[in-house]
Amino acid sequence: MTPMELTPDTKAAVVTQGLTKRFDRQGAVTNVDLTIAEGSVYGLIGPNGAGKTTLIRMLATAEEPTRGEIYLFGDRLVAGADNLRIKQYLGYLPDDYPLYEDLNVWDYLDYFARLYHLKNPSRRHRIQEVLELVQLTSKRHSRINSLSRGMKQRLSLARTIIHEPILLLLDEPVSGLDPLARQQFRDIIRVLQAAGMTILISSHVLSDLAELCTAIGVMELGCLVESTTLADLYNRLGQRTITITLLGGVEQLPDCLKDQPGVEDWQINYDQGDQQNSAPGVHCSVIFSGSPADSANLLRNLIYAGCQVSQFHCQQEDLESIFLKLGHQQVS
Ligand SMILES: Nc1ncnc2c1ncn2[C@@H]1O[C@H](COP(=O)(O)OP(=O)(O)OP(=O)(O)O)[C@@H](O)[C@H]1O
Repeated sequence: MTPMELTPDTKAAVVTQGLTKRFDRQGAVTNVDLTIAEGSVYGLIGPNGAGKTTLIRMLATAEEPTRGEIYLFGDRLVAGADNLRIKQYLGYLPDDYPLYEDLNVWDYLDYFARLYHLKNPSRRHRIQEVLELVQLTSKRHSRINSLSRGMKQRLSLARTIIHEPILLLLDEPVSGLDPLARQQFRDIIRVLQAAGMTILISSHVLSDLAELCTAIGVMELGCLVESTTLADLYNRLGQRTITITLLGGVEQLPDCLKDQPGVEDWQINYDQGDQQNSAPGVHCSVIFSGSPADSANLLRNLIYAGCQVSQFHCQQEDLESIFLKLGHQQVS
C-alpha cells in the first residue's frame, strides 16, 4: 500500500517510513508507512492485537522502534535521545493511564502544568482554560475518586493538553464510556480540531470515528492495510441505499428504476407491514452508486411517472459495516 498522498497545500504532521517493532521474535508493527496531514483527525482501527497501541506508543516516544523512521512536523525522532522539542508539542493519552485518585482536580492539573514548567499566572490561566474546555470547572475542588468515568476521562484529556500540544495521540479514549460521555468527548475533540490540532485516535467505536475523522487507517496483523480519507473509503467501499416508500403507483416503479443512472439493483417489499413500526406504503430498497444529481433525477422521474412517493431516503453504509466487509484477519 502506498502512503496517503497529501495535497500540495497540506503539510504532514506525522510521517513514518518502514516503521517496525518486534517483541522478542514477534512482529507487533511491520513496515508501516503512515502519513497524517496537519489539522486532520485520523482514526486508527483494527482488531485486537493488530498493533495500534504499539504504533501509537512509538509515535509518542514511549516505545523505541526496532527499525524505521518517524517524523513529526518534519522533525525526526531520534532513538535513545530525549527528543525534548518534539515532546513539547506532543500530547499522549494512553489507554490505561492511572489518575491520582486522592488529589483534587485542580491540584492534579497543577501538578502536570508544573512538570511542563508553566509559571503563574499563565499556569493558573491555562488550568482554568482547560477545565472550561472539558467542562469540569464546577468540579475543580472535587477529589478525583468522586468523579464519574466520563469526567475522569475528560480530566485525563485536560492533563494531556495542558502544555498546548499541536499533535494529540489518543489511544482508545472512549472505551467504557456511555453514549452521553462519548458525545461530550467528541464535542471536545471537535473544538480541539477547530483550534488546529492534529489528532490521532484509535478506537473500536467506529460510529464515533465516522463522526469525527477526516481520515482512517486500518491495521491488520501489524501492517497498515488501508490509509485514506474517510470520503475515499466511503466512495470505494461503501454502498449507498435509497429507501423509497410509495403510497400508490407502484406498478410504474420497475420501469422508472430500469436504466436509471446509479441504480444498481432494487428490491420491492409489497408487504404493507406493521403500520405501528414502519411508515405505511410499499417500501423499495435501491442499491445506488450515482451522484447526488442522479438521485435528484431519480426522484423527479418517479414523481413524473405517477409514483406517489411519501418517503425518499438516501443512506450511506456505515463505517462499521465497511470494516466488517473488509474481512480483516483477527489476531488470535
Ligand atoms: N510489551 C510487549 N511485549 C510483548 N508483546 C507485546 C507487547 N506489547 C504488545 N505486544 C504484542 O504486540 C501485538 C500488538 O499489540 P497492540 O497492543 O499494539 O495491539 P492493539 O491493536 O492495540 O490491540 P487492542 O485493540 O487489543 O488494544 C500483540 O500481539 C501484543 O501481544
